Amino acid sequence: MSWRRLRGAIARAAAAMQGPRPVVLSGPSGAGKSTLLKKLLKEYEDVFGFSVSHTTRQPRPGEVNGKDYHFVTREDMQKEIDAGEFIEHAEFSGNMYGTSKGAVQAVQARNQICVLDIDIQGVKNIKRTDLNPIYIFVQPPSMDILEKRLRDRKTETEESLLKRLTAARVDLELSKEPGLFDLVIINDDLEKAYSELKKMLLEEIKKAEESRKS
Ligand SMILES: Nc1nc2c(ncn2[C@@H]2O[C@H](COP(=O)(O)OP(=O)(O)O)[C@@H](O)[C@H]2O)c(=O)[nH]1
Ligand SMILES: Nc1ncnc2c1ncn2[C@@H]1O[C@H](COP(=O)(O)OP(=O)(O)O)[C@@H](O)[C@H]1O
Repeated sequence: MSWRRLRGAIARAAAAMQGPRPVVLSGPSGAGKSTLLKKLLKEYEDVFGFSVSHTTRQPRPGEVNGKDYHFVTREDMQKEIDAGEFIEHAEFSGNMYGTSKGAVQAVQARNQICVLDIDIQGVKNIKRTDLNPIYIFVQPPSMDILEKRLRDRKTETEESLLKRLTAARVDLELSKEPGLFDLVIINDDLEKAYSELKKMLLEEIKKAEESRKS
């Protein structure tokens, strides 16, 4: 065996021994992150676990406290941040969002692969930690389609919708930074986007299923 092939084999063996990596989904509001995540969590409910973030925004109809988010006041969230309880936090569209250490630990305690849905500031902050996730950017096919999907979702006021579209333009530019994301999925046809996501996560799914058997 050549040195190159041997090195490759060693790297693959080392990666396999390390166990599955967490997964970060990022992308503009309305790109389809939650839709893709829900499909993944439904198909692989034992394999993946969602990192439940904290937010100061109001719950939407149907959202459940402790499941979709931990809905908190700015004051309470700031206290927990000051106490060092958060891995990362960011201000998005006039509200605070953040991943607590407890959110990630809760998923890891269930022996599941932790999936985080965070904005691009969160991505940059997670890069400074030792979480070592796979970074995936979900991109809408165009700004016009993004706007239509956000309007049709009927969750936003005109003001918050405009803020999200402005943030989306910035995020689409920032996402072009080389090496920031391991994969960019263009969410045009949902089934195609979902199969790209699954293909990227196949190795991690296999590792998780193997470790469950043993
Ligand atoms: N940095 C960071 N961003 C988050 C977190 N949780 C959610 N977000 C991001 O906050 C943004 C707004 O989320 P949300 O209000 O649920 O709106 P939606 O993405 O349009 O459904 C999205 O880009 C999320 O990815 C978090 O814990 N940390
Ligand atoms: N591929 C798609 N084609 C058409 N509509 C979609 C597609 N993906 C998501 N949507 C719809 O677009 C809206 C925004 O998706 P959502 O998952 O809430 O985005 P995000 O979590 O990124 O903010 C939702 O109403 C969702 O049903």
